[in-house]
Amino acid sequence: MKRFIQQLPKVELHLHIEGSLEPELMFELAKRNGISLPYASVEQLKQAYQFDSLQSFLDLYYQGAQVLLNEQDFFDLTMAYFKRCQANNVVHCEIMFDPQTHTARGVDFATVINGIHKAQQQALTQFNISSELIMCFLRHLDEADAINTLDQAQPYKPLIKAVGLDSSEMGHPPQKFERVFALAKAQGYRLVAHAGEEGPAQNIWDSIELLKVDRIDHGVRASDDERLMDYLQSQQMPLTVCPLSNTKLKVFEHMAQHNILTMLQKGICVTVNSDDPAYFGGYMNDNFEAIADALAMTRENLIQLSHNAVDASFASDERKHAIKQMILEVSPR
Ligand SMILES: Nc1ncnc2[nH]cnc12
Ligand SMILES: [Zn+2]
Repeated sequence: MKRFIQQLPKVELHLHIEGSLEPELMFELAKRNGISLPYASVEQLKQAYQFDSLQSFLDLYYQGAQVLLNEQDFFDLTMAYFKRCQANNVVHCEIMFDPQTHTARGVDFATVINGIHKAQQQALTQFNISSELIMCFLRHLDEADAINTLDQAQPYKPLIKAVGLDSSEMGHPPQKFERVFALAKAQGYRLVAHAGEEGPAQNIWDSIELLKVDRIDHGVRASDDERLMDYLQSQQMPLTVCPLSNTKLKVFEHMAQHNILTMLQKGICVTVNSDDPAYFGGYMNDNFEAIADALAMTRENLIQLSHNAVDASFASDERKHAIKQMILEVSPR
């Protein structure tokens, strides 16, 4: 199965670029930028990666992102992720970034997006990996801050496909961002939001009905609400599920308890993603392997997951068609 997973062409739709910052690169960038980290070594840092909730992870994630200062840093970070994509046979990805994490520290919006964009261009020519960018608003900050971020993005609109909503779900429901999502939609952005990761199924309903999202990020708590499960299936509303993230953050205690296969078998458009691979112990192939093993998935299940990700992606119809062909080549049906 490991070999089959490696060969299967994959599409990643839920990846925070700041969450792909490996400890080794974090130390290298800290040194380059004269920033001191509160850890003596890479090993000590890795030992700190033990989480009991989303918030316990987010605290370290925002701390780690502080080593990113210059355009070259964002380029190097993004290029390192694309190299992982190539090694994992990920042929298309949709990368989330959190501008507020950087602009709040005095790093220009332009520095962030230019570094990421240059890496996207290089990945396309060098590796034939296509990609889109999703700008996320931090939900623990207020609406005005999100609207200000949307304004700052205006000159870079052609480089950004969608806006999203991430950070602490508890206490920061979708309603808080109804107006900024309406503004973004009017400007032509596609919309996604984290919902039903730690928070209740109602957050999924509210993201769909109030924010009018095209996809739900995570969404695993949907299984608490049968009517919602039926709705997701009938509308083919995609869920970007992140298995290793869910077990690391104790959304599920063990992978054998994960509900992705149950949702797949119900005909819901679930997809597999790595979320923050540097923190959660694996990239795309690791996530596929973890669920394939724990849930005894078939090759057909895995192929369906890859097809779902193509369908749910914001790639052009032409690109979607090309990727579907690649999947058929390794898995004739
Ligand atoms: N899994 C996650 N949930 C919410 N916000 C995040 N930011 C980065 N990873 C996240
Ligand atoms: Zn996420």
